[in-house]
Amino acid sequence: MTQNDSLKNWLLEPPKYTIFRINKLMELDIVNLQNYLEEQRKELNTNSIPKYYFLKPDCLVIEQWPTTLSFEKSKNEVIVDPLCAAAVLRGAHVYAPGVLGLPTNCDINERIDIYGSMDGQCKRGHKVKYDGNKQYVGTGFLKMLRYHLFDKAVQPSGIAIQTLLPASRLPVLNETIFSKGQVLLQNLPSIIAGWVVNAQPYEFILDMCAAPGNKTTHLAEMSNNKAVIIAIDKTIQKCAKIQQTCNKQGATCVKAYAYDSTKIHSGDDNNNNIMEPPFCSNSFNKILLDAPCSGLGQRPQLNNIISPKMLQSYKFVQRKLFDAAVKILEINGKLIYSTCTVTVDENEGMVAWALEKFPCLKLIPAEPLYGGPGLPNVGLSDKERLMVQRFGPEDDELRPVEDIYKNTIGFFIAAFVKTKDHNS
Ligand SMILES: C[S@@+](CC[C@H](N)C(=O)[O-])C[C@H]1O[C@@H](n2cnc3c(N)ncnc32)[C@H](O)[C@@H]1O
Repeated sequence: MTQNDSLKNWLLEPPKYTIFRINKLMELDIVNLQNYLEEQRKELNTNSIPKYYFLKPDCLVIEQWPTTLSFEKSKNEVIVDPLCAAAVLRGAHVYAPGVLGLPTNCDINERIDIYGSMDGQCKRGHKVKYDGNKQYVGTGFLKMLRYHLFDKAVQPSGIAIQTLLPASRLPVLNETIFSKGQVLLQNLPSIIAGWVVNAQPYEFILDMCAAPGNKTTHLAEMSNNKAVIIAIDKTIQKCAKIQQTCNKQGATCVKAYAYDSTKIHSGDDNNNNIMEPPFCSNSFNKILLDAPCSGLGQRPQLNNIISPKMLQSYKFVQRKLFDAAVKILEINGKLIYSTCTVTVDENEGMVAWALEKFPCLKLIPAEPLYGGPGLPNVGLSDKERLMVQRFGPEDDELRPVEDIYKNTIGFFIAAFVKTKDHNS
């Protein structure tokens, strides 16, 4: 198998663990999880609940149901779109807009097998058994019939199938089992990006591409709401989403602005307004650039429809954002760059480009280092490869990776320090 094939296969599978980021600003009702899993255990008629544990105080890991669990094939099948199929594999219910096909002879509450349409050929409203390319993703209980889903007069919403057991055997979990704001379903490398920033009280931190605010709130929480965090995204709607996430999680030290971060450096260094964009040179102690990217690290990836032209385009906006970040980062300040993709251009390629373009930047270890090293032979020395974190299927003897950090989404993190003024 080539490296490319092994990456493709890895991307088709969901992560093996479900992760909740715990909001340390609130008390956690962990007993809710125990009770919820107990209820599920009874319904699944099995002996034990999945193992769960804290990887760190702000990171709760839940494992899969035992391999012995299985169900007989159900009488009927529902066909869902690839995005919905991917969500089911990660432990979600089926929401009405994701349903493409359902037979006419179904009854409410019957158990029904869930299939993802993999060929894009299944049309909404499909009535009979689908014979195209489909993948089994789980089984559940039917909560809506055809007329709820496909009648012209309805805008379908709500749970159409209550998932009982995904094919991945991940537990069906969502944030609603806890009180509002206590937890957030978040991919492990995204949480690690927050740990790398390591926000401390009284630091002045910029989150350049912040919506929906999942990392912003993490930074606020880890500083105990004592850092000053400026969160930017490009539209008012995205900015409102950041504010909403902050309100939900009690993050009170965040100021969100709608702004184009490629233009966030003010040409006027006498501008004394430090709280609003654009910012003058050398303003921030730390900057998180969680860049817009091709998103090819999402797992499982059941429909990849990104065009080669689109794929090529990301590095240009990433470079512009990076350039602005370097200017407004203070000397000795730390810049953390992250993406949720697997392409070299957007990851190791960006690091190599930045080190060449900005003599004021020094690569530093993106600690804590849990992911693998950067890929070899793409512009980074072994020493540099060891300083970054790549989350992917690769095995590299430079740094072995524990299963939990391997069986997650594709992601990349690099950290830099600005050692001198960017003009010098
Ligand atoms: C990977 S997402 C950020 C996710 C976010 N950091 C989180 O953890 O919740 C990238 C974000 O960059 C934003 N973005 C893209 N171009 C931008 C620009 N020029 N200025 C500011 N934000 C931008 C997108 O709107 C998108 O919300």
